[in-house]
This record gives sequence, structure tokens and C-alpha cells, in this order.
Amino acid sequence: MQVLVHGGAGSAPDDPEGRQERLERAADSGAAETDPVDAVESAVRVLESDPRFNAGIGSAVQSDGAIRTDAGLMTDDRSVGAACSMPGVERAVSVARLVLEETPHGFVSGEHAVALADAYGIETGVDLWSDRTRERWADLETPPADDPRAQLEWIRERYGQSDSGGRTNSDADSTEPPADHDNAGRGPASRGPTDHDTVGAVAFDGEALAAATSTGGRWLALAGRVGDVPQVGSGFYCSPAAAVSATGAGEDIARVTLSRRVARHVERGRDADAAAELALEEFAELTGSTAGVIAIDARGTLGSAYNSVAMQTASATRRS
Ligand SMILES: NC(=O)C[C@H](N)C(=O)O
Repeated sequence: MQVLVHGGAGSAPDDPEGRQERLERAADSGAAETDPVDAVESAVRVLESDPRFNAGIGSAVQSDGAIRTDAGLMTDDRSVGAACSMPGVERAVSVARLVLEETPHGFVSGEHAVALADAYGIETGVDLWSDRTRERWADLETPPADDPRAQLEWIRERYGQSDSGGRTNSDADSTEPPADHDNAGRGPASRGPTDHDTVGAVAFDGEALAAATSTGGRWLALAGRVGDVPQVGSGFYCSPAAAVSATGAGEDIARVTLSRRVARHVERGRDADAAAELALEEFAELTGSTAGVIAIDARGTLGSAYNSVAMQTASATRRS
């Protein structure tokens, strides 16, 4: 089994070594499985349970103060499962798998996805807050949780343009270096320190492929916002040619269906690495935005590309 994982495209992360270790552990855990679906689920779960990543525990907080998780999973026979907007669900990837395996649907949302998870024994009601997200949220002057207009006003200037500390665009561009100075002067989508950290995995056992992506979305997003991650072809995709997982500015990834683009380039003859590079170039040209992708093709070639400051990846291979 070959497994490649990512820990999100974005700014330079805190504790890169600790995160890298966890990514290696996730890849190893996936490679120990004998089925690619088990492999991507297992790898993603290792990352969802780690508060340093924006998936499961430690996920981003939406404008009403709630944390909602999203995930998508796909196999090379084009079976798809996705679930979104799930408060209290750490193992979003397992709910995506449940949708794929147990329902005639491809995508289930919100309270119904949570109820479905609960009915099938996936833990719900989990406290997804980490110390880091609690502190960051407490530092913000937040709008009333029951006023969507006030929330929209509040996020309008902040979403994708400032970090979770609420600095404005002009603050971030000022000569005074912000705390996360690694981000200063970069594209808007790279500024939020917790805007990276979405997680994903792709796996290949020599015959079959699978892809999965899981996230808490992005900081300073309107309550109920759903990004690319659970949208098939955008945050994840798998065809007989390649399995792909994407990360980055979700609205921009979705409008160019970034993951599908990578698989299409493999279908037309490129290997996973060249396909990832090419799709990301197209993405950057079309949107001017920031993202990253990982991919594995049906020859077992691994690929990755990103145009953010950082995107950590890890891979593992285990012969069965
Ligand atoms: N960090 C991320 O990758 C965020 C994710 N793509 C979203 O927009 O929800």
C-alpha cells in the first residue's frame, strides 16, 4: 500500500516538526491497511484527532461560535461519499465513508449527517475545541450568535483577508510585522494562521485507488459556509487514473474543480506529479489564489504541488 498525506496548504505552521511527525504517523497508519479506503480513512483519522490540524479536533470556528466539520471520500470506481456542516463530529471522514457505503446518496449535510453518524455508531457530541482555538476565539470581538446579518457584516472584511486575530488587510500589509510575519505581504488566502491545516490522504494498493479530505473549513467564515472539501471534484476526486486531495482557498478551488483537473491531466497522459503542477498553475492563473494538491496515479507515481508558503506532506509504502 502506498499512502501520501497532506496537512494543509497555507502559511508557515507552528511546530512544523511535531506536525511532520504526526503526518508520518498518519501515512504509516494508512500504509498498514490492505484496502485503499481503509488506508485513507485511517490516515485522515490520525490527523483529525490531532488539535494541530484544522480537521476534527482543533477545527476552525464559524461566525456564530460553532465548529462544523466537512469531509469527502472517493474510490476509483467513482463511488462518492461526502458530509458537511457537522457540529460535534471529529471523524468527518468516517461519516463520508458511511454516506458512500450505506446510502444511495453522495452528500449528506448538517444535523441529518450528524444523526446518521450517530445511528451508525460514529461518535457525535465531541468537543472539537482545542486550547488554541479557544484562545483565538476568545481574543475576537464576535457578533451576536443569532444575528446572521451582523455576522455577515463581521466576516465580510475579515474572511480570507485577515487572520483569526482580526487584523485587517492593511494591518497585514503595514511595515509593522504582524505576529505571524511569515505571512506578511503574501496573497490574502495565505494570511490566516489556521487557514492551512486541512488534511487529506490518497492511497494505492497496486490495483485500486482512494482519496479523502477532511476539514473544519476556514476561520472567519459565515456560519453554515461549506468550502471545497466535501464537494466532489473540488476538495477530492478519484478516477481509475488518479486519486487527488486538495487544500487551500475553498471557494476558489471549487470554482475550478481543482482535484478533477489533476485527475484529468493524468487521464490525458501525465504522471501525478506533472498533473498536480499543471493543475495548480491553471488554478493560480484562473483565480490568483492559493492552494495545494496531492495525488497518486495508477502507476504508483506520487505528486504534489502548492503555491502557498507551506504544505507539509508525508508518504509511506508497505508491501502486503
Ligand atoms: N485549509 C483549507 O484547506 C480550507 C478548505 N479548503 C476550505 O476552504 O474549507
